[in-house]
Amino acid sequence: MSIVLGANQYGKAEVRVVKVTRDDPRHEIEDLSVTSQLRGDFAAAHLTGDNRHVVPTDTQKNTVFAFARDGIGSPEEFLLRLADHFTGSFEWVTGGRWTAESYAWHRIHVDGDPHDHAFVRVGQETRTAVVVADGGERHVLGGLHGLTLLKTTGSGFEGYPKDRYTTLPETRDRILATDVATRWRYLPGADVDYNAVYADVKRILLEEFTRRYSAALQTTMFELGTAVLEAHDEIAEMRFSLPNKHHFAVDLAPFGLDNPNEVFYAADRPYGLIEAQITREGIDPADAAWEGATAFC
Ligand SMILES: O=c1[nH]c(=O)c2[nH]c(=O)[nH]c2[nH]1
Repeated sequence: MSIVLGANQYGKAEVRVVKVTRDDPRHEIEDLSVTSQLRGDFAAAHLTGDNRHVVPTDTQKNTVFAFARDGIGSPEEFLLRLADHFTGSFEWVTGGRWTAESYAWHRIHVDGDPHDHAFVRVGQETRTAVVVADGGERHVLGGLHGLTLLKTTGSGFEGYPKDRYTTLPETRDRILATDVATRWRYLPGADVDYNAVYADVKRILLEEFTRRYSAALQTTMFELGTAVLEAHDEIAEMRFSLPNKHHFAVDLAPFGLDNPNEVFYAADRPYGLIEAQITREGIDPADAAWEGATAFC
């Protein structure tokens, strides 16, 4: 029996880079956590300890900081620059996977005016980006996680099969809450203003969540994906991973009180986990773009 090396990649994870643009007194800040992973011919290092192909992870980290000196622009463009650099500089590096989380800062307002150089971290959601290089191909994913949404009514769950283990009561009036985690894949070659698309996708997710009665989180998830794909031709597909953050009405009868859906126990676990790919008919599934993404997205 012989033992062989399978797929491999390596690099530096979670390089925290903060870029301040200070061309004038009104500073700009960009705050990213970047992971760089190279793919290619690294067999000798794994098999014999020959490091001649191993671009150090330390060098990959330094490259992130050096490239930040020219500005970041959008996480997607920054990762594309890194992909082109590593695949263009070392002929045995045939591809890789570069990912970023980006953290938003808003200017602090003082007496109603935005401050030039003082910021407050915006805790709402974390933006994500992925670039996968596979030979000459470039796959770009945008995304976000931790966008917590809740509506206090306009949601129910009925009509499901019942067996001897079913205790869940049917309802047409429940709290619907989730932490949206989603990624979307840009059509290859599309000319994209990544920052503008990100802002618009987030707007659509928020607005669409409110629009209709939700018969199930599955229905709402499909509506979110449909709305984004209908508005953005440059997006090929969306993937979602949505926890159903259950809020259970507490029985207050032992205390002589009614509870007309006003007092809830917010359970943190277990939670329903609702996931799907929402795609355009007939498009190339581009599996390479998603390889290495945890779970659904
Ligand atoms: O929106 C829901 N989808 C489900 O699949 C499900 N299952 C469950 O117990 N409650 C819910 N709610």
